[in-house]
Amino acid sequence: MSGKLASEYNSWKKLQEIYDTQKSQLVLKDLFAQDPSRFNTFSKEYVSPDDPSTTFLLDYSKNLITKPVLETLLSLVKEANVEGVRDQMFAGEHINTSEDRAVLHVALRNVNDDFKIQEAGADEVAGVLAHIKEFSEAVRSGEWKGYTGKTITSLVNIGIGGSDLGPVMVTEALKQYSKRDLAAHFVSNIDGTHIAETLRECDPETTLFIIASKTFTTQETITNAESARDWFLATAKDKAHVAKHFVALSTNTKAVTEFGIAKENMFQFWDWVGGRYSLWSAIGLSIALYVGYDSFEKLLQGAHGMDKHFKETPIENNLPVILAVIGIWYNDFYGSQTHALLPYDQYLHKFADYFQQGDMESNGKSITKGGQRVDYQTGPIIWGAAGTNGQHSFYQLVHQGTKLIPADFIAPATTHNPIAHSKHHRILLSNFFAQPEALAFGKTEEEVRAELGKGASEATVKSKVFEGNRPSNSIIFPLMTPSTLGALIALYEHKIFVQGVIWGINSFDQMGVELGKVLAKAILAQLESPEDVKGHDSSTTGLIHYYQKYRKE
Ligand SMILES: O=P(O)(O)OC[C@H]1O[C@@H](O)[C@@H](O)[C@@H](O)[C@@H]1O
Repeated sequence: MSGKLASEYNSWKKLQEIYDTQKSQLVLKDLFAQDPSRFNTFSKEYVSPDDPSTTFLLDYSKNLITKPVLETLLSLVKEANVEGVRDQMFAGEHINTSEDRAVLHVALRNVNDDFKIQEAGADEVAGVLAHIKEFSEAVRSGEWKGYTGKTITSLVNIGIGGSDLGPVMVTEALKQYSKRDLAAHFVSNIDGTHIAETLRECDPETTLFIIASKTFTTQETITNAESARDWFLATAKDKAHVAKHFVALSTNTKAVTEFGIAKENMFQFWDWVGGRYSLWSAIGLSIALYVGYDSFEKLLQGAHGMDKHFKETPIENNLPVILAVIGIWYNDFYGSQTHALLPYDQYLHKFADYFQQGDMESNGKSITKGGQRVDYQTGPIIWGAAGTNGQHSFYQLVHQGTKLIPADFIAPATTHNPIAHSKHHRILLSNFFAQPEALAFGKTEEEVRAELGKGASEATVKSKVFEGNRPSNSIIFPLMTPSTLGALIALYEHKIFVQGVIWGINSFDQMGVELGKVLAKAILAQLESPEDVKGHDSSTTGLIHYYQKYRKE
């Protein structure tokens, strides 16, 4: 950390100057016309250093950049000492300064021991992985039995935030690798509807509950877990049976034991695993159970390859760095407020949801590590949807609205479901190729006029013009596999890291989630009767009073 605001860097000032003076020249149509090798210049193929079959192409040529712009963006990386902080992270230094913690999700997937990490607990990773392997294999093979001797057929992961979103996203993405005889359910919301509807699909004799909570104090998770235990015991009766149906993923041994889960059914992790970076840890147990340990291991290997790439590749060829600085260009100079993640892969339909937490909880900060208020924008709003669905809903705004929305298009070249001789997939991909092209190059007034002929009104002509010059990245990979998914997730994790370092913020705490929790606790104690409702503004008081008119119990 340099202790400076990003806006104080010389390269930041230079970028502002470039933006102010050259913005009108940064027109994709012209840039492509001027340079026939633009695609070669601004695209890179990633090949995992560990496994050549884990590969993808990143095309960033449809961005509003030139070589000098990119060079200046990269000099920002140097000035902010991103490489130094990166190396501190890999070495286990406590870069999460507000909580005085290391940030070591890379240690969870350090499969070949390539990184020498000293932090306490890093030497226990292999043991926990062995525990996950043993347990997941016992459940999947049917060796692990429920209290009446039946095989487990339903998993219910109870967790929220980082203890839910990663497993949800990955189990969806790798569905093709599941045995299909084990159903995976995820309960996160405190709304009783979530657990009630889930339990309707489960049988207490064949259900395994995975209570996933780093702290094991999260109100939603503990309340849901208690209700799940009540539901289970209503049939099983004997508390001794809990051991066959409840396991815990946590750093808090004491709270887990108090809940009644046996120590041998607890899968440990460590305070240096951030919730939103925890799918690689014991939090990934539901993934290993659902897709098998081998696939889980490949996911880790895929991420590890990207870790090595990030750690060892010079910044001009470093893919997370490139994505990060391009994002900063739009976020901080073009004034883009959002960034869309648009996977053309149904298996990735939770990808944007996952990185809403990954990115927004990491970089949604306005105070630097040194305690200063930033005078620039930090983390973007992340959103998106899978496949062509978005085209029939929000793409109108992306193409012709008043906002500049940088987007990442992500797609597999081949599909696990080549039905109708891959006809579906070809149509899907034709859209994946067409959308970035349409966004970048648009449609001119002349083209519209030629198309409509003389009789068309001016308003109709104008409404059919696509201004174009809307930027995007495209990522294409051979097939959605565990290792490719691992690499893609790690790519975005490190992108978020680089941006956080440049903005000077701590990407690894989440103070902003606390205030609402505290207020909710105070209000919970006041819900009984109108006389109890004290200390609020008139709006909050009015809302609670309205609720009290209808509350039943
Ligand atoms: O895993 P636990 O401790 O239940 O936390 C679950 C989630 O809680 C939220 O408040 C956030 O802090 C998230 O980062 C975290 O993933």
